[in-house]
Amino acid sequence: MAQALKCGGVEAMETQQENSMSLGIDPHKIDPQLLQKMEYDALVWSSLHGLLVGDTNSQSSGRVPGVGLVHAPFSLLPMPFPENHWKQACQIAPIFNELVDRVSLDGKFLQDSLSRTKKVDAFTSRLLEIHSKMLDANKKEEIRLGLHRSDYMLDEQTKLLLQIELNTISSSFPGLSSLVSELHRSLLHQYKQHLALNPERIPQNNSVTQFAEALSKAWSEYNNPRAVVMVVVQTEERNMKTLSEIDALGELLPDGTLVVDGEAVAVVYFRAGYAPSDYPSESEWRARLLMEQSSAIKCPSIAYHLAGTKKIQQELAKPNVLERFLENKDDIAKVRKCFAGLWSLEDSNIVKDAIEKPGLYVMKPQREGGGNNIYGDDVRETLRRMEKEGSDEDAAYILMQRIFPTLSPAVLMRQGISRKDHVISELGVYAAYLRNKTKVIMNEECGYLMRTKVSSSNEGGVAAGFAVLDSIYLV
Ligand SMILES: Nc1ncnc2c1ncn2[C@@H]1O[C@H](COP(=O)(O)OP(=O)(O)O)[C@@H](O)[C@H]1O
Ligand SMILES: N[C@H](CCC(=O)N[C@@H](CS)C(=O)NCCC(=O)O)C(=O)O
Ligand SMILES: [Mg+2]
Repeated sequence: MAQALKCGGVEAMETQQENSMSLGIDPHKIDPQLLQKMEYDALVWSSLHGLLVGDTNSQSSGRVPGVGLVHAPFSLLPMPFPENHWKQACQIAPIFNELVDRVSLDGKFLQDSLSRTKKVDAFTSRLLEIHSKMLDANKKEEIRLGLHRSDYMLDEQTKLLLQIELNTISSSFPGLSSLVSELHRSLLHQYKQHLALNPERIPQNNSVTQFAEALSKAWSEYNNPRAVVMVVVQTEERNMKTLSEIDALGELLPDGTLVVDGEAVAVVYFRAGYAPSDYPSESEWRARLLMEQSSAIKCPSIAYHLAGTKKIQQELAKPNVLERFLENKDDIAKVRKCFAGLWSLEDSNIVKDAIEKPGLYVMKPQREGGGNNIYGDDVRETLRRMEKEGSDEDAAYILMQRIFPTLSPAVLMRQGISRKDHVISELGVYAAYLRNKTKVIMNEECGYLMRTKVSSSNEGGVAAGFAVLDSIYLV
């Protein structure tokens, strides 16, 4: 009798399957007629179940609801993923939530860690300015909401699950990721005679429901039934607000209530505001400051936002730093176990090694949203240029060990066209944290996002057009 396994709320049925990194079938070797039928059924399923995104080829996309849509890019079959690594990623999710919360409360750590970056990176400097204004005003965020996604790659050589980054702002795709898991379960059911794969090996993925529940619980904690949840988005969206609209329509009442367009705001959920391009003028910065000064629950607060920067990721990897924020020795060990090599550019030995072997490193600015990293020979060129110029620009970057996951065969669907390729994947685990003063109301893993990209592509990023949405098949 199969025994249900609990993993942070995930039900995975235990079977005697050996622990390999393969589905047991090669998607490239499926009979062409059968493959074509599966692809067709997957596209129909996507259309009927809302696995859709705006079609950049259509003028009306993003302007008129329901017009100019296309299926989200997806992998036809789920990616095999070792169950023990899946459990590890689920179980450290609440620990990372607690870590972000503790780091966010240490204003000095945030300011000191980013002090050199502040001098050379105008965007991070503006964020720090807002943060220091809050410190000067002794502003307390008594109710704190984090909707995070911790991204990992499984290093082929060491078999270590290594964290790529921890997103604390605008963690994308909780909605679509749930749908991809359902699509794959549906396909495995429909084609069980041909594939002989067990749909139950695809973990339940309730990311959108759990994130919605966290937002609703935060709204309840704010305890004003007339107040709204406001979603901050990039331009050309409706029913939500852009930063410039908030500047124009927002005001702060004497008791700290944020009122936008005449409505009190309980929760501000940022799905923008993480990139310099979101702040084309002083208006957007005024809006960010206004929200930060208010009693509205920011998701994220400026401190949570800063706690998710790559520089902080690198500082936390330094010896004895985690011990400043976490007490439990097991928790510290679990977190440290998933840290890849992370260094500042002040580490001259590492810079020298990166110039000699640039392919073993990724160089990262303090940016989010994909497409910003430096790879391969460009790492060498950039480091050499900085050395020659002797500027402080190096403080804007971190160096990270490049992780090499196993290559797998996959069939990728984009714009209705299928493409066979060899791919690598990146598992993101969503997690929600809600705290009111000393009471932790939510601290749980909330499903996952599996992104799969052709192995030749350096960057990931579905929105950036490099990766497709995927799910996992526990092996
Ligand atoms: N250490 C690494 N090893 C291999 N690939 C990496 C590494 N760091 C980042 N990447 C690739 O670059 C992409 C973007 O990097 P990330 O740190 O997630 O920046 P962003 O915040 O812009 O998403 C990742 O999705 C992954 O595909
Ligand atoms: N349009 C904005 C996009 C927001 C965004 O890029 N978020 C980053 C973390 S900051 C992210 O999660 N990137 C992984 C998803 C990908 O692969 O494209 C939104 O959806 O709010
Ligand atoms: Mg990322």
